[in-house]
Amino acid sequence: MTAQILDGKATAAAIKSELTARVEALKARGVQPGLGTLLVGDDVGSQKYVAGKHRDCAQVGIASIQRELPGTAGQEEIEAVVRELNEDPACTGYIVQLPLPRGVDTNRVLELMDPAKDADGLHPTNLGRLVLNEPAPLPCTPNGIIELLRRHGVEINGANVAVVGRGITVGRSIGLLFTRRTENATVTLCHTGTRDLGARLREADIVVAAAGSPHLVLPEYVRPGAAVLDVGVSRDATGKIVGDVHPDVAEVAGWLSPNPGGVGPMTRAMLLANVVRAAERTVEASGVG
Ligand SMILES: Nc1nc2c(c(=O)[nH]1)N[C@@H](CN(C=O)c1ccc(C(=O)N[C@@H](CCC(=O)O)C(=O)O)cc1)CN2
Repeated sequence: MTAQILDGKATAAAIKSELTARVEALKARGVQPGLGTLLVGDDVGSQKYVAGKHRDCAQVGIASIQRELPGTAGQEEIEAVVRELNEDPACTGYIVQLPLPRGVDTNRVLELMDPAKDADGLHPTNLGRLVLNEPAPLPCTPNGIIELLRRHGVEINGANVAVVGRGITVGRSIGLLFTRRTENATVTLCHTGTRDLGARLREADIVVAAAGSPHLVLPEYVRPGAAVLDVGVSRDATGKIVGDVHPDVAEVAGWLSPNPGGVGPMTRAMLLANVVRAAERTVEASGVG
């Protein structure tokens, strides 16, 4: 068997063209969505991701607000920029690029954000709303994964999902999305403390590998026909991306997201979707136009 490709690049392009139309409609009602980013330090990967987010904004008509601080910036300096973005009316939503430098209290920074401007869906209030099944911006990578599966016709209803990794941006929240009544899946969250990872993964119809551990998911861990999403990003000595999924998994899986070209572009598309949705909510709440 050779897996069918879960093409994140093409799917994100389709979503971006849908969003372009929604941004046009907002502009016609006098509302200009604007995405802010705060990047701290000079990590090349983070710089690349933030640049990509602003390129996407230009494509769909969202305004860009870019803030950068050196890696030596302390908690106070970072929090001052967060307060500034909270107050800036041109910035309708924003993100703080993660990870923040060592020594910075990330949770304190995230908690200081205005939840109404949280474009990443990572503010505790918004994660709480997700738990309570209330409307909230959804975490971008988890939402992108579900959208990618949905748009490729992969059955989620009733599926056994195994997630590997318990990080802030994916593993911690993805189970909340997969277990909503609309998705109706059963989720096992695996991590470095999981005994016999292979046994857990072999039970899964859908595997989400987000551990950041190169080629952790081996072909013998995958049930034939399963959908496998490769989220982890490590780099080899030449700087090339190495995912969490061993290349031979393509011979066993029914569906496979490439890395690059899979979940990454979907993460960016879902960020834009959160910004557009937040602006639409403002219009609906105020009855503008
Ligand atoms: N505040 C946040 N920080 C981080 C998040 C996040 O969702 N919010 N996720 C990751 C990084 N990330 C988004 O910020 C991200 C990662 C990868 C991509 C992407 O499009 N990757 C390309 C490959 C790019 C390359 O060649 O390096 C792909 O997969 O095709 C976009 C966004 C951690 N931080």
